Amino acid sequence: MERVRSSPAPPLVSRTTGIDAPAFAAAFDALPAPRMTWNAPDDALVLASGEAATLTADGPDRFAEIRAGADELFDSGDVHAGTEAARPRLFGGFAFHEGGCDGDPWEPFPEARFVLPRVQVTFADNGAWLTVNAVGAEADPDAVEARLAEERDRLAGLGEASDVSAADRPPRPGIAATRRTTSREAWRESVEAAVDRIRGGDLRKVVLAQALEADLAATFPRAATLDRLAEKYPDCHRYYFEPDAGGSAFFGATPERLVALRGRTVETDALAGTTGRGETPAEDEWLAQELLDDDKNVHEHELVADTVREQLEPFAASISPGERRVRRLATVQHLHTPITAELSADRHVLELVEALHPTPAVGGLPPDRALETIHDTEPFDRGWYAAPVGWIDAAGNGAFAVAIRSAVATPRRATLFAGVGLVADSDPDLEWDEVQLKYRPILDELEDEG
Ligand SMILES: C=C(O[C@@H]1C=C(C(=O)O)C=C[C@H]1O)C(=O)O
Repeated sequence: MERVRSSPAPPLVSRTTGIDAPAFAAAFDALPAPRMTWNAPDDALVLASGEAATLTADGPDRFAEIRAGADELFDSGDVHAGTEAARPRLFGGFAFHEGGCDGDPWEPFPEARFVLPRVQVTFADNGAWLTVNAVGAEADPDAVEARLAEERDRLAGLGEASDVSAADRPPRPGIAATRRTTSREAWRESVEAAVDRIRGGDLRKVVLAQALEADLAATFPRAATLDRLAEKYPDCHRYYFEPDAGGSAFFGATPERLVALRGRTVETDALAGTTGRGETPAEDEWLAQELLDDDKNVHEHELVADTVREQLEPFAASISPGERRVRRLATVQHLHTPITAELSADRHVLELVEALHPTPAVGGLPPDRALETIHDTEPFDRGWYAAPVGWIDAAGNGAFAVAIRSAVATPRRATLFAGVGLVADSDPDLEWDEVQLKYRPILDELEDEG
C-alpha cells in the first residue's frame, strides 16, 4: 500500500491580507493550475492555486492516512489569518470505490488527494481575502510576506468584480458528438437484474449509474462554466478540481451535502427520491406533492435517512432530523431530510466522512452487496463521481459534498455521470429518463444556446 506523501515536509507558514474582490473569472485565469474552487451556499467561495503540500493515499486506510498527514502538516503551522474563512485549508476528495480510479478519464485523480494550495483567494461575507501558504524549504515568514505582496499586486491589476458583466463571458462550447457507456437494452437488463435481487431479498437498494462522453465543439470555458453554475445553482455545492496544468478537471454542482462539521455540530442531508420539474408553478406543486405521497420514493428516501442516522449514532450525543420536504432544483425535485447532530466528543470531519460514505443515496443497502453489484454492473469506473469532495482545516472542521451532477472535462471532451436509486418496484424506462434529467445541469452548460 502506498503511504501518505506530504511533499515537501512541514513546517507550514501561512499569511493572509484583505483585498478588493477581483472578478472571479479574471482571478481564475490569472492563477496557475493546479486549481481548485469550492463554492457552497453557507460557505465562502474559495479559489485556490498551486500546491504547497499534497497528500495522497490509497487502500482501506486512505481516510485515516489523509487525516494523519493533515494533522502533521497543520501541527507545525505558523498561521496569521485575518478571518476564519481565509485560514489555510486542504481541498480534495476521494474515489467512490476503494481501489477504484483506473483508466480514462481518471488518471489524474488518485484514490485520495488533498492539496494545501500556495494561494487561496476567499470571497467571504466580510470581504475578499488573499492567503499565501508555504511548506518546507519555502516556509520562511519574510519570503511568504513578500509573496503575499506580489500576489496582491497581481490580483489588484485584474480589475474588480463590478467591472465585469455576464455578456463578456465566452459562450457555452457546444457538443459535436456524444457516446453512451450504456445502451437502453443493457440498462434495462441491469435494472431488471438488480430489481430481481432486491425482490429476492438479497439487496434492499442499489444505485446504478451511467456515463456520457461528449466531444466539445470548442474549448471548455472553465471559469465561465463555473460562473454560470453559480448563478443557476446558488443553493448547491459547486466544486472544481484541476489537478494538473491544462489537463482534466472534475467539477459539478451537487444538491447533496455529505457532512459539515464545526466544533461538535454536524450537518448532513438525506437526499433521495426524484421527480421532474413542471412547466408551470402549479404543475411543479403537483409533482412535488405526488413525490411526497409516493410510496416507492418515500421508501427509497427513508432507507437513506435511517442509514445516515444509524451511521451518526456512535458519534452523537443527540441527532435531530428535520422534516422530510421537497428540494426543488433547476431540472429535478428531490425528497430531502436535513439532519443535524451534536457530537459526544471532539472528532475530525474525516472520521464522519469515512463513516457516512457511501450513503445509500449513491451506494445502496446492504453496503457491501450494493458496492459489489455496482462494480460488477457498471461498464465504467466511477472515479470521484458520487464520492466525497471538500475541505478540512487545522481544527479538524470541514465540509464535504457528494460529487454528483458532475463531469470530468479536458479542453475538448467531457465525461458526465448520473445515477438512480433502485428498489423493488423500479421501472427501467422511468429510471432511464431520470438519469437523463440528472445529466442536465452539466449538459446545459456544454450545449450551445443556438
Ligand atoms: C446518484 C445521483 O443522485 C442521487 C440519487 C437520487 C435518486 O435516485 O432519487 C437522488 C439524489 C441523489 O442522492 C446522481 O445524480 O447521479
